[in-house]
Amino acid sequence: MPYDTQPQASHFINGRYVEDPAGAAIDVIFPYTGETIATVHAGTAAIVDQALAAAKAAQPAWAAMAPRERGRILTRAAQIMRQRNADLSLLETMDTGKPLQETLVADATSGADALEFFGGLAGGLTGETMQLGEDWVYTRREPLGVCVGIGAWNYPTQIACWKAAPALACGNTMVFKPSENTPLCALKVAEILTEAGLPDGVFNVVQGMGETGKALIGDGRVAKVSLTGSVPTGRKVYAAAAHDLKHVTMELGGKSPLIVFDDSDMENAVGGAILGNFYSSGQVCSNGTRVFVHRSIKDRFLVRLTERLGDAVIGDPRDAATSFGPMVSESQMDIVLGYIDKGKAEGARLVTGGARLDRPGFFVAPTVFADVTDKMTIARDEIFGPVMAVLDFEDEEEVVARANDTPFGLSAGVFTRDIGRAHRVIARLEAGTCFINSYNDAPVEVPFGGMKASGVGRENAHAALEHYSQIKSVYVRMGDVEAPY
Ligand SMILES: NC(=O)C1=CN([C@@H]2O[C@H](COP(=O)(O)OP(=O)(O)OC[C@H]3O[C@@H](n4cnc5c(N)ncnc54)[C@H](O)[C@@H]3O)[C@@H](O)[C@H]2O)C=CC1
Repeated sequence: MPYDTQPQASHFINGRYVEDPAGAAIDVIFPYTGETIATVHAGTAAIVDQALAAAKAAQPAWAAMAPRERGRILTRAAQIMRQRNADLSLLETMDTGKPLQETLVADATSGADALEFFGGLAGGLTGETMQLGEDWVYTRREPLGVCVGIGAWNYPTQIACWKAAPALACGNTMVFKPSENTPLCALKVAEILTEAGLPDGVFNVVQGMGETGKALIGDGRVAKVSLTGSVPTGRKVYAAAAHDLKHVTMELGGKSPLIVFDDSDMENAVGGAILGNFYSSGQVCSNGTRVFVHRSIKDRFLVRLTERLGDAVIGDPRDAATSFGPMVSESQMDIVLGYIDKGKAEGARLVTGGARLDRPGFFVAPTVFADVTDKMTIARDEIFGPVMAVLDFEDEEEVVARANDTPFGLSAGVFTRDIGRAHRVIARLEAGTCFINSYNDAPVEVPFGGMKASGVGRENAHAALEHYSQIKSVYVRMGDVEAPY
């Protein structure tokens, strides 16, 4: 039985659905038809207070629970999430417009992976001991307290779980605010965690826009903020968190380079460029949207790319055959179309696409520009849509310098059959999440995050535990204290 698109209520606080109709109404639009499929209300000051109070009250007992027991609850939630993957994926598709083909494998499944992974690690959270002569020191890995998670709209379930799983494993509690564009699936994550035995108040969901996010992060009860969003929002959130010296994780935007050398396997390189530009209609932070192709193979690359893009099945994202869906919203579509116009105006050569598709819904055709130069707007700004910029290069030294010439540093990819060159080039690229002969793989075992303006901290892997816990060191003197007086 698929889920209703209209949730029982807007927020999930202290183990139950909560409504406050005084909050501004937020319509949830199905991007394929433009229809309103649900309406939720933004969290009012009272809702924000209720959620933070619940998270604060629940935290000591949650932290005191045996870590293995905390982990067992997360693992149970992962199992429920997998059992309901079909329904969760359909809801995610309705919320985001992403094809079911994608949501079935990359959203609730990735969320379940994170819950399972950190559920498994919880029991192994340990400190260190050090012997210093007769004296010794031990360290305790302690939770931070109440964490606030703030999400973007491209991977709502995944983002909620990537933040909640390590936070909860470490003994923190969380208030999560989904993107106002995609508010539905985080509520399901909360429902499932509760069903799995999570104590009330440990994971709460509050809807709202930037203002609600601001109210959450400005509150003195909050110890840490983890944001997935754009760089401009990241600057504001980081600055607000700095006031009380709160911990932060910032997963922000990018304009990542994907370098295709002349000895690459052409089919794999084209496949990588497709995955790194058109998956989720290009709404992926780590996308390799500056595709540097060696001049000697550029024409062949563009021919093959265009042929393969012709095989994209564009249509109803609920249809299992569809491989390319609409943008999340009309406004995001308009932003992307604006960038396409800039590309044309600044003299890039349009190879394919370049317009809105003549059909209902927020569809932008898969678009490729060639002969793009480093200074063009489409080579500098994050577009967050299905727009690939192909740039030519001649040699390794030049392409490394140009690839690094950006304030962003989220991802980078290299295609080459020369394994020595692959490692050498990757070592010189200023990016946190890199790929050799592949693109955009994001298993939970691997640290994910950016360098430079693309972020602070890492999600997933053991690395995430460092960002949701703090170390207390305890010096133990075995002999007498020798004071000078
Ligand atoms: N590095 C990563 O892991 C990822 C990064 N992104 C980035 O996210 C962006 C697209 O997502 P959007 O939702 O448009 O980003 P956005 O930056 O507009 O919003 C992100 C979230 O922040 C909230 N927010 C906005 N202003 C705020 C404020 N002053 N205080 C607190 N919260 C505030 C929004 O309501 C939303 O929930 C892209 O730039 C993309 O690259 C997206 C996915 C993954």
